[in-house]
Amino acid sequence: MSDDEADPELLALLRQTRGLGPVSASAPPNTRVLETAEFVYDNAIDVSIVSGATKAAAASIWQLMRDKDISTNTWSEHGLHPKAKDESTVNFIFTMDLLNFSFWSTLSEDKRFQIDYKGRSWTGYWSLVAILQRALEEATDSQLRHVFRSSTDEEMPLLDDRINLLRESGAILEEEFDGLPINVIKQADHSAARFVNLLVDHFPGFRDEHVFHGKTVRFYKRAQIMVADLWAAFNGQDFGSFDDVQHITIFPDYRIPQILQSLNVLWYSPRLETKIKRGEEIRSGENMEIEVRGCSIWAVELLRREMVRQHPEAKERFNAVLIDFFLYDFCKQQEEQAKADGTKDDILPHHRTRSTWY
Ligand SMILES: Nc1nc2c(c(CN[C@H]3C=C[C@H](O)[C@@H]3O)cn2[C@@H]2O[C@H](COP(=O)(O)O)[C@@H](O)[C@H]2O)c(=O)[nH]1
Repeated sequence: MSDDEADPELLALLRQTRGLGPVSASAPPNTRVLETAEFVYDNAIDVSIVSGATKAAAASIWQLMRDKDISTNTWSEHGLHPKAKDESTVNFIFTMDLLNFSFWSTLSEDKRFQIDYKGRSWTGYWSLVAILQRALEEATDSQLRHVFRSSTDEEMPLLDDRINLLRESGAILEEEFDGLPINVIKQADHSAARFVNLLVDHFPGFRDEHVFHGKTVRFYKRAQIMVADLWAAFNGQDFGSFDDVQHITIFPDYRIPQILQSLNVLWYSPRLETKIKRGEEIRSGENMEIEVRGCSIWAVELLRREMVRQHPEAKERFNAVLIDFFLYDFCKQQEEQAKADGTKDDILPHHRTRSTWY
């Protein structure tokens, strides 16, 4: 049967699943990240998911998240995150998630890139948040490198890429959205998936796509974390109001795989584990890296389904975004704890891929 004889709805669905052209109004927007994750998992050889540990993790994570009463409020409770429920926070989050990648360092704690702000030193993700808070105080462009300055000899990783991204994305924002991030939100019309697709379609800096076994795989980590940060910062209201936020997956970076592996939810092949243990870099886009990222997404989807099977109320209460936020913070606490009690060498470090994608 040729296309023009096919039922229009079926044709639209076929076009949508093939990621081609406009879809019919009835088909909900789709980022195709979750189908990517299952494909990567089905074709992975260096990473697999351990079902027993996943069931156990689902039970313990449910308990911990319920005891800590994890919710969207958690986001604003972090000292450095902006509190205002207005456009200034949208602009902050847009800029932050444009640059929210690759903070890891091979240097010791006292030598790694860090930011002095409000009387204390910030590293990793929080160094970026501190920089942006500081930038708002020291606004002029010419001080941009000065604002991003490190208090050690190591400058911020991929600093030139970050400044280029600011310039490139600022120009696109100007041309296509009147310079206002809230216009991207308005065009998304309360769909998280459409918001992600808008960012990916208009801003190359968010197009976190790769080729794996001849197929395009989509992770969209920073586009997804942006819609999640907006949703959490605004408690699902106003600029954070999205009807399909359950469509968003975890954000495959270098922290979620690390915590999933330490919970034995992810299994790494001996050759992959050895590479990570030795601190050898894994190139962005190579199979091992794609497998670590894709299997992390799929593992948390299976863990979330198991959590809901064990506790039906989890379906409404804890989506992949809140599980992700919890896992990230849990990973950081575990790392701080390990540093404090000298057991840092007992946990496998995160994998090292230098990339603007995460
Ligand atoms: N999957 C996931 N990745 C996250 C975050 C966050 C922070 N989100 C805050 C907002 C709400 C939560 O409660 C968090 O407190 C940063 N990252 C990523 O990790 C890396 C930085 O790591 P390190 O160098 O150790 O700081 C880097 O790729 C960064 O993009 C998250 O939540 N989920």
